[in-house]
Amino acid sequence: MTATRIRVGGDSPYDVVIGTGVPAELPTLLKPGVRTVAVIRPETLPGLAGPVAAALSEAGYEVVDLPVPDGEQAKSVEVAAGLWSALGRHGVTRSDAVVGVGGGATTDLAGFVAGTWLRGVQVVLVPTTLLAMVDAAVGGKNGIDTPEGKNLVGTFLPPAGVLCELSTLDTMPRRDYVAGLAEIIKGGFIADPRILTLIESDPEAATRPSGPHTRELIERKIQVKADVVGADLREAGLREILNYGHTLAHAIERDEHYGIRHGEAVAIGMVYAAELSRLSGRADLVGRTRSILTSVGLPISYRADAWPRLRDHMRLDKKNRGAKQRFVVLDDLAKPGRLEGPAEELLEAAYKEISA
Ligand SMILES: NC(=O)c1ccc[n+]([C@@H]2O[C@H](COP(=O)([O-])OP(=O)(O)OC[C@H]3O[C@@H](n4cnc5c(N)ncnc54)[C@H](O)[C@@H]3O)[C@@H](O)[C@H]2O)c1
Ligand SMILES: O=C(O)C(=O)C[C@@H](O)[C@H](O)[C@H](O)COP(=O)(O)O
Ligand SMILES: [Zn+2]
Repeated sequence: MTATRIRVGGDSPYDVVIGTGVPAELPTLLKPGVRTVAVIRPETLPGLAGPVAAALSEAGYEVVDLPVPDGEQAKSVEVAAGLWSALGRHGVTRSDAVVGVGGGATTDLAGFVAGTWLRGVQVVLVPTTLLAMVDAAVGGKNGIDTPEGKNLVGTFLPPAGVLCELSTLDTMPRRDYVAGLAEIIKGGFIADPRILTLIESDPEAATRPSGPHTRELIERKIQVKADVVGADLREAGLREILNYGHTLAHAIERDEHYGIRHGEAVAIGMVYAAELSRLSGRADLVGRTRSILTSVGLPISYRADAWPRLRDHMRLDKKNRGAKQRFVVLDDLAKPGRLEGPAEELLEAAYKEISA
């Protein structure tokens, strides 16, 4: 099947290439003058890192292999500092490149290290999970976690390109694949309701990489993200809509010490955001939200006793301005709005609706 290219606009436009056999295109994405390419990939992940390194070596680049811990534990200042040292030891200069191969945690880390090394070197991302293809690797937002919370340190660095090798999805554990569906469903609620109807038509098929609508779902969600970040890379306003469900989600991830999948936390966070929308007199999409998430096996509730801690964690959300807590809500389907400075009673009432 031929590759699809989705253009992400803005000051530094780039392509997201979706298909099979796409790692071969990697050398064509690098700007002229590159000598060394540092490949950051999870140490435990077999698969794509090999073909990526091979494609680079065959094209004549010096490849530096930089394995990192798997998953969210890699998004730490200690791991980033280890990578900065390695880039220094290998003499990676401003005309060289970083390539990140892996799930969203790895692409976030690779983007952050590329964005901070020498104040920014080019990065190409090769996402290997559904979530990273449809969300994390696209859009130039990267980051690491600190003890105070999720993604609190990071940069905006548009990649030079993103390569989505669809065959790599076949090896994904089901739980991680389904977690990626949460971000696709988010895209349906904030911008593209056709995503919702495709999933609702056959939820079981949506949980399989071989499902009849998989490619359309992936391309539609990437298009949603491309449209938004192409217009507002640095989250001056519009880009906040991509954070739908994330205010509570990030608090839950921290509460779970990152033992819950990001997509699972986003699923619960979307039910909370839907409740906030309903209880503040906006759209009532609670039933549809619960139903579509449940149909693919995503969680929709969280522990009642966690509220005081979650409330506290949400105070460090990046959308807040001073003491004013801000949420993305839905004025209507595909019409996101903002809830600014909500009463504490409203926040707690919405949580009561989703707690178990
Ligand atoms: N920067 C952004 O815009 C953005 C957007 C969404 C999410 N994120 C971040 O992305 C991260 C979540 O990403 P994720 O869900 O990909 O998690 P992840 O990176 O932790 O990967 C999940 C698991 O899947 C494994 N894996 C990866 N590819 C595989 C494959 N092809 N086959 C088998 N196993 C594979 C990984 O090794 C890992 O154990 C979070 O840190 C989240 O904050 C960032
Ligand atoms: O790209 C964005 O912007 C998003 O908000 C997408 C989210 O899915 C993603 O999880 C992002 O990393 C959250 O960003 P943050 O600024 O809230 O840390
Ligand atoms: Zn997310």
